Amino acid sequence: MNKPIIFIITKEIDLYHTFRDKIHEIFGGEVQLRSNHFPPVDLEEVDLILSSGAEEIYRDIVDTSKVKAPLVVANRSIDFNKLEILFELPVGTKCLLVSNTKEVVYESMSMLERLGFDYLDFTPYSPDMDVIPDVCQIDVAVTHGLKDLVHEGVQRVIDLENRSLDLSTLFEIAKILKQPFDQSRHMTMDYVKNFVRIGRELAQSVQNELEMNSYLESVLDAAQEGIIFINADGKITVFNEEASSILGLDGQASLGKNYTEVLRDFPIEQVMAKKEPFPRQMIRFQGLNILTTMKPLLQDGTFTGAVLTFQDVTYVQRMEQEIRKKKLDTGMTTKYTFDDIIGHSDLMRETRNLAKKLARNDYTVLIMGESGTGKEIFAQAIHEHSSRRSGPFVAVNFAGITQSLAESELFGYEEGAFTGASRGGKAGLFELAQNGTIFLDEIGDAPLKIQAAILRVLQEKQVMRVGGNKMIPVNVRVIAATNKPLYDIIKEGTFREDLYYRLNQLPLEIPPLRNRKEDIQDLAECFLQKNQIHMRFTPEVFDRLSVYHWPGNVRELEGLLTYLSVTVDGVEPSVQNLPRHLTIKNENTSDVNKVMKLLEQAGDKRIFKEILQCLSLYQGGKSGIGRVRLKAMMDQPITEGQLRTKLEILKKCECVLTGAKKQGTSITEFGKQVLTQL
Ligand SMILES: Nc1ncnc2c1ncn2[C@@H]1O[C@H](COP(=O)(O)OP(=O)(O)OP(=O)(O)O)[C@@H](O)[C@H]1O
Repeated sequence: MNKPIIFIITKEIDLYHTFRDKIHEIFGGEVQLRSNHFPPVDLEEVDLILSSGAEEIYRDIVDTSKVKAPLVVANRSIDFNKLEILFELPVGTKCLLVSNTKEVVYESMSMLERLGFDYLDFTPYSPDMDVIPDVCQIDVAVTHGLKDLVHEGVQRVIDLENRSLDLSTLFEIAKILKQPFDQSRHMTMDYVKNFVRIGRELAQSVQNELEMNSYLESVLDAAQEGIIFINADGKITVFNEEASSILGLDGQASLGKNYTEVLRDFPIEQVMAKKEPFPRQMIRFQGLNILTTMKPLLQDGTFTGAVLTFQDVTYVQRMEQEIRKKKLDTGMTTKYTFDDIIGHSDLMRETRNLAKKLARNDYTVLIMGESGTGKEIFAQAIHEHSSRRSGPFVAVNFAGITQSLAESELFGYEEGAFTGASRGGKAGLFELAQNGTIFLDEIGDAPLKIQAAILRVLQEKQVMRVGGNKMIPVNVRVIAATNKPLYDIIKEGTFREDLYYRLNQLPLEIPPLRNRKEDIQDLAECFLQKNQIHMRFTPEVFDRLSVYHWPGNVRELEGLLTYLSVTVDGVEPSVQNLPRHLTIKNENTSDVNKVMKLLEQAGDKRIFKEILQCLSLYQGGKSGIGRVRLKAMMDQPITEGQLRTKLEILKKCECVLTGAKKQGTSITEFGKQVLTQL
């Protein structure tokens, strides 16, 4: 018996292939196939016509008068594997459904809607329709194997591929051709299998979502901040444990309630109405100080609610204390802020203001000033005033440090780098100062090799431990200090010029105490108070202190106060209680102005001037000049006795030196300074 012939009519050849494959799968080699895509076809011999569309389609393609065979219009199934892509589209996605005829596209649309995709917004399109859709309004085009018909402007295309023949059509073909339909059981199984798989996947994804939700819940509950989420309708949907504990409210009971019922004191309205963030601010909630931030949440530009995060400020303060304590434990902390830097003189005010400006950025600061002027406390205050304040402040002093010690201290070392190196190696000070500030004190004393290494760190922002082979990135601000004029030591060849320029990005000069004598009283009072020393100074004592030249600056002043607190009985030290160098030796000498005043009080200034002039003229000689000779050199009349007295005064003021025996009198450097003012 001849095998029955099926004539398959489709518009596209691809669809013919889809049908052909299905028929072969079901009927194997028991049927023969013909196609309108492979003419000629002898219609007389055809046993069944299978058309992909309604009669009109097939009438266009074949001469119906010659057709005797029965016609089956294919019902088309859908491939569930392909449908999964549609599950990913969000609700309301605008889909252009594209097919080759109006009938097919409407039929596809109705099938997709029946399958449950009615939450997608479908616009049907086929070339035989009059209306051309506006592709700007379309998110995605969906088609069954007809990608070529999709408009160019559509960004995304989902091809569900050609729909194959459904079970009822295959069954009808089997019936007409009297073919056994053994595969039907397998096919139904396949359909059911697909449903089972999709169902299982859905269950799994629900399970995943549940797991994810519970995971997120634990994360939110572990957070150290109160977190509340309010949806677009104003309902509270998240209320973490910390929020409950800070606000003293039952979080679970608050869920689902409107925020106006629960969180009256929070200015949430602003975020909900204006959909604008509410910057970090302190608010009062039932007697608590709450630091809060509120932000609107937008998903694909749609407002979905607001999230509130907040902290009880007492907690924040506690944290800050903890950090401070930790820093204290490691010794990497600061004691001083700008408020602790005493002195209301103009010079000090200017210096403090400048230092505050320098603190605000990350450039290297070079602090210059005599010993004891307060360079280190300025460095600490700059750190405390900078954005690095919660990071460490690590100080290293180069005075008298050897090269190898400086190297291992600054950069650390790896285990076994040298004899005596600790097991496991050791981090260097640059590493320890990570995210903070390193203070390189007395940088002028740093050995040359260390200077080169510091320059490298400043440029490359990474260090290598001694004996190590990998670079460690460091984020550290450098503040260096020196009491030596670096430029002089550059000339001597003991300081690198390139390092000087690298350090000197922001120079800061701390004035010596002798140039800001107004600060002495402030400093003295502050020091006495800090050390609970009950002592007050008479104007005479202050007078003495203000003419002294303070080579040791504030440190020397502190030392003096300690000395007086130990040696003086009673609370009011007199001038006699001051150490000798403050009274006798330097009496009124170091301050030119003071000496000028003194000379004025001691008689005619012009005589002092002429004496000093004569002495300076005679300066060329090896020894001093005798009184007789000096008197002879002078134009102004003066007795020997008067000259002796004047010389005594000048000597007390350290303007002249007189030899013990017969060396005569000579002018001092200070005397020359005084002479310029006379
Ligand atoms: N303006 C100030 N207010 C309060 N205390 C000060 C002030 N200036 C200096 N001191 C005190 O003087 C002492 C010396 O200060 P500091 O160590 O900062 O000086 P320094 O310039 O770094 O000295 P050196 O160059 O010797 O290292 C410290 O005890 C500091 O507290």
